[in-house]
Amino acid sequence: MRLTWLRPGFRLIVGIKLGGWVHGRAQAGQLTNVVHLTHTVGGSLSGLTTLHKSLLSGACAAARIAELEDNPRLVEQPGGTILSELKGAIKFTNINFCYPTRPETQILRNFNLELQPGEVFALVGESGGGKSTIGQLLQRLYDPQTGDITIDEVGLVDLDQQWLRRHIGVVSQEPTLFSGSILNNIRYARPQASQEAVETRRSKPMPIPSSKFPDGYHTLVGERGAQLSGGQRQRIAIARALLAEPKVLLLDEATSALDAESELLVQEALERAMQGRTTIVIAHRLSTVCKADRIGLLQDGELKEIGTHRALMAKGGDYAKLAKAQLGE
Ligand SMILES: Nc1ncnc2c1ncn2[C@@H]1O[C@H](COP(=O)(O)OP(=O)(O)OP(=O)(O)O)[C@@H](O)[C@H]1O
Repeated sequence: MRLTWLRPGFRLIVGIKLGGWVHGRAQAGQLTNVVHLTHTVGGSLSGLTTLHKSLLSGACAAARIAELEDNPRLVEQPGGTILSELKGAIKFTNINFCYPTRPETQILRNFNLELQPGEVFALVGESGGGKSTIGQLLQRLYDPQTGDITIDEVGLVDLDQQWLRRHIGVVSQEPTLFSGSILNNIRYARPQASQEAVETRRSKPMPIPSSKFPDGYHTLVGERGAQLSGGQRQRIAIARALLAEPKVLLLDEATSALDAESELLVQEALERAMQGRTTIVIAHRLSTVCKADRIGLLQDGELKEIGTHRALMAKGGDYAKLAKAQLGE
C-alpha cells in the first residue's frame, strides 16, 4: 500500500505534526484507534504503512486523515468551549493576517466584518486577494496575528476546534474526499445517517445522480476521490454539507467545477441549504452572488465596498464596474 495520503516531501512534517494533533484528539477520546500513531511517529515508514491499513478500517479515521492531509494546520489545541446552541453570528474585528511562511506578504489589513445569524454574505474581489483566507481563519486553520474572530460572541480561540469545524459546512473548489464509498464520504459529518437520509433532504433529492455510478451510492471513489470528476467531487461535498445541516456554511467557489446545467440544479440545492444559515459565498461569477443579502468587495486586504447588489450598483464604484463588465448591466 502506498502512502499516497501523505504528500511527497511532506511525510516527515506530517509525522511530527500528526503526533501532536492525534494526541490531542486521542486525549479528547474522539479517535481512539489513532492513538497508536503517536507511538509510531518517530518509527519507520513500514510501521506507518501497517498503521495506515488499520486506520483505513474506520471510515471516520480515514476521513480525518484526509482532512489533515489537506489542511496541515498550524493551530491544534484540544479542549475548549462547546456551545449548546449555535445561532451563527460571526464577527471579524481588526484582523491583520499574513501566512506564517510568507511573513512579508500581508493578506488582510484591519479587516472587519459582522454577519447576523442567517445572513448570506458574498465575498468578491480579485484573485489572490484573500477571500479563501477569510474562510480558513473562520475554520481556525490559522490564527490572525492581531484581531479577534467570534461566533455568537465567543472567541474562536476559546471554542473546541473539532466542535467548531463540525458546525461549519465547507464546500470548496477542491473538496477533501477519502477513499471509501460515496455514501460514507457524504455521511462523514453524520456517520449514523441512514442511506435514505443521505439520498433525500427535505423531500428533495440530493445533488448526486447516483444512477450514473456503477454501484450507486456504494461506488468507491478511489484515493482522495481520484476516480471521480471535479464536478462529482464537488457534488459529494455539497451533499455532505447539506446532510450535516450546519449553522454556518462556507461556499468557496462551490460550483466552479460543474457544467452550466448541473450548476443550475446544484445552485438551487445550495440556495435551499442557505436558508436559516449564516453563509459566506465566495465566487468569481457575479451572477451567483447577486442574490446575497450583502456583498463585500475585498481589495488590498480590507472590505472597500459593502452593501446589496442594488446599492453597490447605484454607488457606481469598483463593484459596479466589475458587475457591468461581467453581467453587462
Ligand atoms: N497556505 C498558504 N501559505 C502562503 N500563502 C498562501 C497560502 N494560501 C494562500 N496564500 C496566498 O495568500 C494570498 C490570498 O490567497 P487566497 O486563496 O485567500 O485568495 P483568493 O482571493 O481566495 O483567491 P482566488 O479568488 O484566486 O481563489 C495569495 O497571494 C496566495 O498565494
